[in-house]
Amino acid sequence: MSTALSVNLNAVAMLRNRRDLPWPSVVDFGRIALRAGAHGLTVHPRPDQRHIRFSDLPELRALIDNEFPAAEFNIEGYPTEDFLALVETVSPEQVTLVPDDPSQPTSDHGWDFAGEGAFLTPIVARLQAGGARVSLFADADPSAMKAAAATGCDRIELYTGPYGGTHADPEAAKAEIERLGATADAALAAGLGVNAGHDLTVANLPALVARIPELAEVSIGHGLTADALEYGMETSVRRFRAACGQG
Ligand SMILES: CC(=O)[C@@H](O)[C@H](O)COP(=O)(O)O
Ligand SMILES: NCC(=O)COP(=O)(O)O
Repeated sequence: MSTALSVNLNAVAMLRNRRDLPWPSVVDFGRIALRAGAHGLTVHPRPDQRHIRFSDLPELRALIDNEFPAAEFNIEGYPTEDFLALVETVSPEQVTLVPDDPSQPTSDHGWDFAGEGAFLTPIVARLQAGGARVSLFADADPSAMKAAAATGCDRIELYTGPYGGTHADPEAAKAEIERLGATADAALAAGLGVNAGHDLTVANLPALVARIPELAEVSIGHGLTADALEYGMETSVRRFRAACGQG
């Protein structure tokens, strides 16, 4: 089984929002990602719309429906009533629920399944009744996976931020991989599928996928967008030099 890649467009949207201009366009970058073979697109709209705007969602839905009908739309966020209503207007194939406070700069922890299971269970059922697969953001903690499964969710998404943070420390990276791997083992044993995301890169993905061969999907935004800038910069400088009239 190979791991599907869902490209998170939050970083593209954040760049767009620096100006009152329509570029870079999240729809155009979504199209490039899907044309290049990405399995799906991920967005994580936050209440302040600092990157993905609510108006982006129907446009991305239309992109998938009209041009890439086999692709999946994954919407992530904290399940307020506003978020759930927004999600229900665009019928994503997957919803990933994340326990984010609106003031958080980015996601930095998973659900407390023992404490918040009763809150999550009816929300999971409501989203599934609408046709979505539901994934819950989870810390690396094998002992929490039975409680995660008790919510009725389909998958967990392993929070890989602490693993991403070990990029300069191979021993710490090994320890994080083992914690993530043990959590994936427990999730699979509890009947759940396993996704992963946060601070994944070309450099740190291979070891994760090797430890968790059943990993169904990774969603990647920040590292992939940084990579795209690095590997696209040379071509862009040449294009702009040509526009300046240089030979
Ligand atoms: C749940 C998760 O790890 C990602 O959705 C991440 O939170 C992206 O959000 P930002 O782009 O706002 O950092
Ligand atoms: N679910 C994680 C995600 O969508 C992207 O996280 P990141 O690659 O931007 O850190």
